[in-house]
Amino acid sequence: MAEDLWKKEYDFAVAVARKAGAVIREAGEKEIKVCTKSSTVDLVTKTDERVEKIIIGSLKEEFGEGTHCFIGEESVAKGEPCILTDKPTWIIDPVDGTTNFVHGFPFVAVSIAFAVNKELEFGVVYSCLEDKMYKARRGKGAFCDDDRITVSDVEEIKKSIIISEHGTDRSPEKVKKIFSTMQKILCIPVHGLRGSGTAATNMCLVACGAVEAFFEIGIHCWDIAAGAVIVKEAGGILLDVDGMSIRSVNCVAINQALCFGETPLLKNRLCLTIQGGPFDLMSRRMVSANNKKIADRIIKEIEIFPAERDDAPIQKK
Ligand SMILES: O=P(O)(O)O[C@@H]1[C@H](O)[C@@H](O)[C@H](O)[C@@H](O)[C@@H]1O
Ligand SMILES: [Mg+2]
Repeated sequence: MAEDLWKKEYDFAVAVARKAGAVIREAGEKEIKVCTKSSTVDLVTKTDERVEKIIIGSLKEEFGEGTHCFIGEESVAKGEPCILTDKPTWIIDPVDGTTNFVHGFPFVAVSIAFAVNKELEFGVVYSCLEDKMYKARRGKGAFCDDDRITVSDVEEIKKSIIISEHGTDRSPEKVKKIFSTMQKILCIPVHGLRGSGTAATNMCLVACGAVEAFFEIGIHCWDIAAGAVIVKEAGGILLDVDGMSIRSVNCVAINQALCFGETPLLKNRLCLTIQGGPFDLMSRRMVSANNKKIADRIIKEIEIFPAERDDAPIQKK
């Protein structure tokens, strides 16, 4: 019988995600709920680091030191490289929705993905305060616990709920673009805009059909790697918001744009439209949706701002 490749790693990832979720819940009970919120911010960093150490330690113990590579949010924050090679690689966000965790806002996820030859083989997202285990293996469907999940069949944008996040950056120029995008999408109009506070959970909500699309600029590979497999295996689509295509060329407008920079008037005359490109795990931009029609419609409204790629060379300080 053909070997069920990576089944052992997948099953172990589900078990480790559940173990990590229990540690997060316990930290919430013992360290956060008993304190005033203002005194718990530092604890969060310790919890994130502690949970990532438990996950990576368990994986190394089970599969051996040096067998696999690791990209973990906390490890990268400490200077570990964030480069996806052909080697079997775990991509881990130990506590997605860290800010939620501090505030006791009930969406906190453990996100564990596994890639080989730069292809995502499986993803596990454990929403640990809801006790919901979302999981998917490449080519084998997506599940929430033992139930098969599929994306919504809604095609009309006006019947859609779109989910997104404003991230942690509060620089005025980024906040302006983020909220201008959200305003344009809301006023298409759509049925509603939501945000759970964790990208991994948002993508699982796309996968189970609760919302039609999730997008975010500035997101990291560890936030979305597992959710990407789950959305795709639930029948959804993943795109990068990769830039402009000029629908019709207006030479005068191009010259003016080159001289004066792009203005709203010029943008219309230049008929610039943003197109979706192939999903790029490291690009810091992503749209996940139930179908291309919905994805393309919201991509048109997204105002991109620069975000350094996750796999950009580490600048020597
Ligand atoms: O709250 P944290 O975890 O620090 O950051 C959040 C999540 O990591 C991410 O998934 C979400 O999409 C992002 O906007 C938010 O900052
Ligand atoms: Mg995260």
